[in-house]
Amino acid sequence: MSSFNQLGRLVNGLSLIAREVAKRSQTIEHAKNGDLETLISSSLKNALLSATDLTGLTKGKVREFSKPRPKDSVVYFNSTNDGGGKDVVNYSSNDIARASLTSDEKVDSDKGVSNNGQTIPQERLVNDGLETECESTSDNKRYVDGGEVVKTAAEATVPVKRRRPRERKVPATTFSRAFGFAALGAGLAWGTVQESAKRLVYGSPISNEKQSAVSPFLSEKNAERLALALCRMRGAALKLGQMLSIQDESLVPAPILAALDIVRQGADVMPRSQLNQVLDAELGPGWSTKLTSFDYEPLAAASIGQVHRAVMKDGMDVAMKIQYPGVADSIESDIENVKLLLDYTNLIPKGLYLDRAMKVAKEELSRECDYQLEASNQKRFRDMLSGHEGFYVPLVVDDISGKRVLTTELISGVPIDKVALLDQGTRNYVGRKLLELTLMELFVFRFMQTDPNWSNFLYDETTKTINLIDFGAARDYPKRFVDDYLRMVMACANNDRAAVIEMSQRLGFLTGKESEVMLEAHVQAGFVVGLPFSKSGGYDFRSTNITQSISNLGATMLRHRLTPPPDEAYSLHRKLSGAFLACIKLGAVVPCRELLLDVYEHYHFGEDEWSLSTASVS
Ligand SMILES: Nc1ncnc2c1ncn2[C@@H]1O[C@H](COP(=O)(O)OP(=O)(O)OP(=O)(O)O)[C@@H](O)[C@H]1O
Repeated sequence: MSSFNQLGRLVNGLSLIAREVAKRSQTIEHAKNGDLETLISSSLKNALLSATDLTGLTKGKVREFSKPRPKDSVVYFNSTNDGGGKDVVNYSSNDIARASLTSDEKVDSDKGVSNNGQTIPQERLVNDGLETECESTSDNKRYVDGGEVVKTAAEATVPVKRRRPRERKVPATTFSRAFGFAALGAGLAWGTVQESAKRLVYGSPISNEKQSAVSPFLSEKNAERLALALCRMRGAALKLGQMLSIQDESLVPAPILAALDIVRQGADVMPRSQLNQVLDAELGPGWSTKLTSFDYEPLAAASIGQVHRAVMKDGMDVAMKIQYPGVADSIESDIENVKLLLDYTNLIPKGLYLDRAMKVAKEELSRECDYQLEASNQKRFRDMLSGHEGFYVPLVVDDISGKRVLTTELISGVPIDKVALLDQGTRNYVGRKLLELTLMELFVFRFMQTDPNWSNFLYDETTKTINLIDFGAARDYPKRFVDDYLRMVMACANNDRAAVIEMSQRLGFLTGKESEVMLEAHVQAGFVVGLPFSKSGGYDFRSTNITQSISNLGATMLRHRLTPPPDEAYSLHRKLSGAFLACIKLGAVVPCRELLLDVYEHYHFGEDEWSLSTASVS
């Protein structure tokens, strides 16, 4: 790619900033009735803050920022205080002990398991930026607690880039968010120019046909810039990043995947003042009267909200998910800004029908920001799975929940990627359960949790149960769609070309006017996905190359596709590929065909929309 092109990109990136500044000027013009002075000063302040933040941030460097861990992370509420009680603070002996440690000791002492076995990534708040660590066996043992640890030598010494999240305010206005994206765009453009210059002097890296080696945009530094900016911005963009992060290297370039893995580990953390504002606004200033204690140090900082541990008056341990301010109102503009960034990178092939995908993503994200909807989805799942051994859905605490705060029973367990360190029998069991659940959600409940993030499945070794969380992205599928989809899956499993084509047309994947090249690629992709279901006796996900084959066929399909996939397919295929990737990650051997046949034999085709199939998955 010529230097002129790179320069063009830099100009484009800078023009993103200019566009936002221009947009803001119009807003100022229109703010005739408002307090103009405040608007201007706060906008300037925001712009200045964003600019300074993002200048450091888009450099992607590890900064020596040291913030002592707050001594009063757990706040205890006095039971006699009914008027809010947030001022009544006690410290536990544990806090006092931790407060006397040095900052480094705190990091080590915090790596561990909470009372109920939940891993608490409490190394946050101590340092900023990225650092490379080697995962040691002893470190991983904390995840397995009683289970057999099985690791290859390579796994034991793989250097893992970890990020220590910072406490940083979420950019909550549309402008500050748009400015953040614009600055990121400029940072990426600058990174691309630097990489191009480096390649001119030192030559390009060995290609191996990898996109990362071909495009100077996909440099490691740029990927890191992207990850750090996403962690700072949070919200819709981070969610999109997390969705991509569970993809396979053959689908997403390696440096981007590595950066997104950093994103998957968690976002920055809201400062206490911002957190209290959300809690007061959502639950009323007396929210603390329902609790015995609240831990201000989050269990997790996710894309849309952060999760805190609290104890209720009746003694129940709960997880309170508290939404970042502004993210719900910024979905539309966040997605538009991501699209602008993607457009200017020219990395997205035409056949991806980006506009359609973005439209679906906007709808999904708006649903995910509605915690009342998530609460009702969670209760539905709890009911549906109550008789099914091996799964548990935590209780929803309505009393301390609202549109932007969701309180649920605290559960324990280790995420799927950590289960991959356990013995083969456990991995097979968890892989089987995950696939069983996926088939049951689609073909029995016709109601599916479509976010296959590995941390949404927490395996509890002591009870052999998969604890399920995060039901924001759950959706119903129409009976007619599910009928035809099951026929298509069977056709794929049975290598039935004609039926694959017929069902694909009925479902809207094909128009009927496709070229032979496209038809062949489509059918072959179907057969690849159907492979685990094609033979009885257990499919070994350790030796599969499903993702590589799909990736090769996908390139052809993107070139020759005549129609975008039906709306249902986006979330469904994300979930299905998530289930496969989880089995691959686990290296599980799963009797996929038997599980599918069991569903198929119990399935009732052509029933009315609302009646649930009586199929049972054993
Ligand atoms: N009930 C719970 N018990 C224990 N931990 C929980 C619970 N709910 C959430 N968590 C922790 O908080 C993290 C984020 O929660 P959740 O996935 O519900 O949030 P989210 O905003 O939807 O996140 P994501 O961006 O991953 O989709 C989980 O991965 C888990 O570590």
